[in-house]
Amino acid sequence: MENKVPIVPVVSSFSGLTMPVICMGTASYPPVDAGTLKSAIVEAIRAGYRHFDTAFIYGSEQPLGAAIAEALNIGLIKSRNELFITSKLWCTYAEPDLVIPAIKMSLENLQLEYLDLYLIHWPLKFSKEVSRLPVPKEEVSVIDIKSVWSAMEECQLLGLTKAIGVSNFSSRKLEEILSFAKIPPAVNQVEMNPLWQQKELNEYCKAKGIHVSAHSPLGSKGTLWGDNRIFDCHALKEIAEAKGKTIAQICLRWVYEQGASVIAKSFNKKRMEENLEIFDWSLSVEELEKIRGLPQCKFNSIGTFIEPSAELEAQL
Ligand SMILES: NC(=O)C1=CN([C@@H]2O[C@H](COP(=O)(O)OP(=O)(O)OC[C@H]3O[C@@H](n4cnc5c(N)ncnc54)[C@H](OP(=O)(O)O)[C@@H]3O)[C@@H](O)[C@H]2O)C=CC1
Ligand SMILES: O=C[C@H](O)[C@@H](O)[C@@H](O)[C@H](O)C(=O)O
Repeated sequence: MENKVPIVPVVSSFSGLTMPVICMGTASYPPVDAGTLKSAIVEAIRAGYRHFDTAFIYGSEQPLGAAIAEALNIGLIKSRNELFITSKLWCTYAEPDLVIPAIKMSLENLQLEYLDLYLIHWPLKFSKEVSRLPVPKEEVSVIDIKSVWSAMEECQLLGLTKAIGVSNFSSRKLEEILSFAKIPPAVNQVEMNPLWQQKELNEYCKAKGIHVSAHSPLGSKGTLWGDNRIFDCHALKEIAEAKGKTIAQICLRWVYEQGASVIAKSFNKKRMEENLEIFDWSLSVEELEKIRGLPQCKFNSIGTFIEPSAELEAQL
């Protein structure tokens, strides 16, 4: 099958790496069982997805690995190289000595030799195994970014991943990394959708050559922290109706037109296919203007999984 998803270059990888701009998310809240997850991923590969987003904390690395093995087995793909796999360093391992063991654990879960992209999941470090949610604030501190980034660089130099980046980082934290990085972050994966547009961060990243990947582009409907605000948004509904598209497609197209890539999660075959149909039409200037004026609200923040701490927030 011809793949119609555009690709973007991943700068700062050594190998002319490219990344498909639509990625299938694998986090689900509440979590689904491994068999369901594996089948959904095989279905997504069949539908044309070639980029998958996982993380140690999601528990989805093993089912993703099993799905890749099955896709190879049944001939949906000929080689693992046809896929782009992103995973993330969880906060419990955000210490220089733990980074390489952590990526090796992820690779073992995935049954892969290398990742395409490894991200620091949050600019946070947990002092011990997290025993409860929300994580007590005494167990959380801001990551020592210099030493952890150096270990991330080592992961790339060792060939454990083709590129490295971050997630949920502010421009302030990125500025810090750029001041000492030998390999600059290729990607910053952040929440981004028409109701949380990330205009300034996106402009900052563009200026620095850091690609933005948008997680929760549909407002994380169905998760602990997400809701239906996007699907209930009157202005988005009007644009969708006028264009004969769905609200989801309007959101995903909007993200794409901001120069970012899209990480949407759907385990439903019809919606997986729908979410790929965003490349043969565009939003008009008036529609973009209307979206620009939408009131903003953040869905996913550290407050959803750690105890509130103004002191910590002020350092991020
Ligand atoms: N780096 C980070 O900190 C974070 C990363 N992520 C990553 O991003 C991915 C996506 O973000 P997520 O928060 O899951 O939220 P999304 O914004 O992708 O929303 C997912 C929800 O939207 C539904 N949905 C998907 N497509 C459609 C459609 N066309 N029409 C209507 N409903 C639709 C899904 O249901 P259904 O499956 O039934 O279609 C699901 O309930 C995650 O899976 C994860 O990989 C997410 C949060 C934080
Ligand atoms: O336990 C912690 C939370 O689930 C946290 O992992 C999510 O908010 C998240 O960043 C994600 O990537 O989905």
